[in-house]
Amino acid sequence: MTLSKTKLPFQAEVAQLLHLVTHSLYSNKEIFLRELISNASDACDKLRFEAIDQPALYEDQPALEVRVSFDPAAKTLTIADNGIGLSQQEAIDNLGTIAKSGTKEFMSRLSGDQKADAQLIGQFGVGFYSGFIVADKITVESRRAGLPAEEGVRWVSAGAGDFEVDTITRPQRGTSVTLHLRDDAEEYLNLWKLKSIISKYSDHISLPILMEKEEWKEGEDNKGGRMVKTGEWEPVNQANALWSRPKKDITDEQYVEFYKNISHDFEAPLAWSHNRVEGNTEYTQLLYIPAKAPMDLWNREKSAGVKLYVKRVFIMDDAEALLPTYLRFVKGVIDSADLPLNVSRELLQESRDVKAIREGSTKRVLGMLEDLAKKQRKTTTSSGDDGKLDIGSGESVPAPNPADGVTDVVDKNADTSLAAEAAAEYGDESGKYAKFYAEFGAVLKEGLGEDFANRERIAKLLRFASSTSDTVSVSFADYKARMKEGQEAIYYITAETLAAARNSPQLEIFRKKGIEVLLMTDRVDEWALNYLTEFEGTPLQSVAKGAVDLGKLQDEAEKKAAEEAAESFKPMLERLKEALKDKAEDVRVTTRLVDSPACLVVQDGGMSTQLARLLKQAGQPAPELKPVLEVNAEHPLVKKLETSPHFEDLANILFDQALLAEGGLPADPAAYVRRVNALLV
Ligand SMILES: Nc1ncnc2c1ncn2[C@@H]1O[C@H](COP(=O)(O)OP(=O)(O)OP(=O)(O)O)[C@@H](O)[C@H]1O
Repeated sequence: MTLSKTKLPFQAEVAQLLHLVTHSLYSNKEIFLRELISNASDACDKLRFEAIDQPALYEDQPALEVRVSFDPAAKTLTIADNGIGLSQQEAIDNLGTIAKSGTKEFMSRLSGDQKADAQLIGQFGVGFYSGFIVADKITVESRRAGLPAEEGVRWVSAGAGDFEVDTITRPQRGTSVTLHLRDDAEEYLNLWKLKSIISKYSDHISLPILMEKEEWKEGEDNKGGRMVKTGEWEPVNQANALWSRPKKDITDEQYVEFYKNISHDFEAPLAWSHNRVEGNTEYTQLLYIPAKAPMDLWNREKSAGVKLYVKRVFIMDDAEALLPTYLRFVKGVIDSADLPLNVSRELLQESRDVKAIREGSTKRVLGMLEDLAKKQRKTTTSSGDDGKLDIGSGESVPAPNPADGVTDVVDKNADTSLAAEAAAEYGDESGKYAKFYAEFGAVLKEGLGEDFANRERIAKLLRFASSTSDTVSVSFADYKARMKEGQEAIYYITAETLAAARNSPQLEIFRKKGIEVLLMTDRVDEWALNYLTEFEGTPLQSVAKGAVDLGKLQDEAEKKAAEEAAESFKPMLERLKEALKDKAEDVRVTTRLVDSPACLVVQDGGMSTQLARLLKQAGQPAPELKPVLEVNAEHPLVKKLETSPHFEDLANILFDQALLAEGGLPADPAAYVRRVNALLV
């Protein structure tokens, strides 16, 4: 295809983003170089991958590299690669639009506050467009590998509303991005400056980044000397994949930089773990726990954060088979020594090696979290924690039981199980684990339903608010340690908000008796807890399900009084059942209420009204549930029923109020209002 010079508009979001990039990222402008080198390196990775099946794509240049050069006279800086290149159509598509999921939401969250926006943009990743932080014009020239020289493309834009594309002849494969620097960005026309930025941000890039050597030339006739280019290119980065280097040779800064590079996050990660695993399945893993949740965390289809390499060759981004979905927040790299280079996504799903990697990596991540939870205590008393987990000093960790093909490095790790116990033992108010939990706790809970093998470990990592603790810091183990004598269950309630949970009528008897109840307000709680019926031998019991059974916590006198009340209330119950037969499955007398006249419960094992409501809101089929109405026979309003001439109205009000108290809405709100008003006048 040949294209005559054409002007095209940017997608609206790009134009908006560009405006922001130039205004908000100014204080951190040098990141443009990291982004452009990272794109160049990705392009080389892509070529290497496509060339596995089509070696001809290498043409006569099998050595992949990135060259950075500058021209002080023209005030330009050029980043050139001999990677996969762009076809004309690809240049139009990729450099004029943003194809990322979550773009709309991202745009809508921008506030106009530069600092906050810079943070958001950092998380979103501006990639190529970051060039406009320092350039008032960018020229991209490219030819895709495999296409003839005449099908090159030139893309030019001043970063305003549009860009121009044109056909060029370009013998060399790959892409060169030339930045026409703004006057205030001339500092980048300096070899030392560029070298220092490259070693800061891009040392770990696995291909050589070359710059032209300069040397000092004395001036003639006593005139001052100057640096001149020699025509010889030399690598300015270490050019070996960071994860393949020995741990002892990698500094924390390098780990953090690598994270920022692969995640496009501005913030340092909370923790990382770097290991080489040997045994039946050999691989290197470098996994990070971010400090901040991305915007699309809730999308379970969102791309995973782990890149797959095979023997240092990049294979794919977002390799979802490498970690379970509930760990989709983890970023990092897994480099397998066993998988074939031409492995496809489908093949990954079935591979035994991948299964072993997935199990090993899952355990490693859980181990990191356990360590964070354990360290939580320590870090509140000591300072200077740098986020790095001490993961043992050995270079490589042998698999404990290679015979079963599953390499379990985590259990080899000296203090992992200790960590788990300590994590369960200590509550945490602040610090890294609390930070992690606030961002990702709800996602972690999905693991209860998704990862049966690790359910116990996940359960130990969970934290909740409770009727006696405002912060989300109570673990099941904390709860158990505080259980009353004679208490046989871990009690919890699910509700839409903390306030609704805390004030729920179902809690009254527990409060009266001083029994702690866990308050669960994440949407996922109800679903996740279906998969956790007990914690270390103690059953979990929803206080809004089934008849209240306080077991040994209820004394004989109370039991007797309750039975008598139920007996004498029987005729009234019959009348209530009749009046509410369309709404309530049953009506019974309860001992769980102290101050409220009535509440709704569901049958044991049934879906809670809260979950049914959530499903309905989400447009999913939910069974038509009829809850059980439980009444407090001691309450004046209930006592009044007996003699009231408005029995029918009162009965309905009782039911609808119980529904309101738990965050629901009467089926016929107008009828409810009418009934209340009739009683008020
Ligand atoms: N040097 C290059 N060679 C080939 N294609 C490139 C190059 N630079 C950019 N591209 C193409 O342009 C697209 C957009 O680049 P951009 O940096 O904006 O986003 P990205 O790299 O996809 O995302 P992110 O930077 O957030 O990882 C890339 O996906 C790639 O297809």
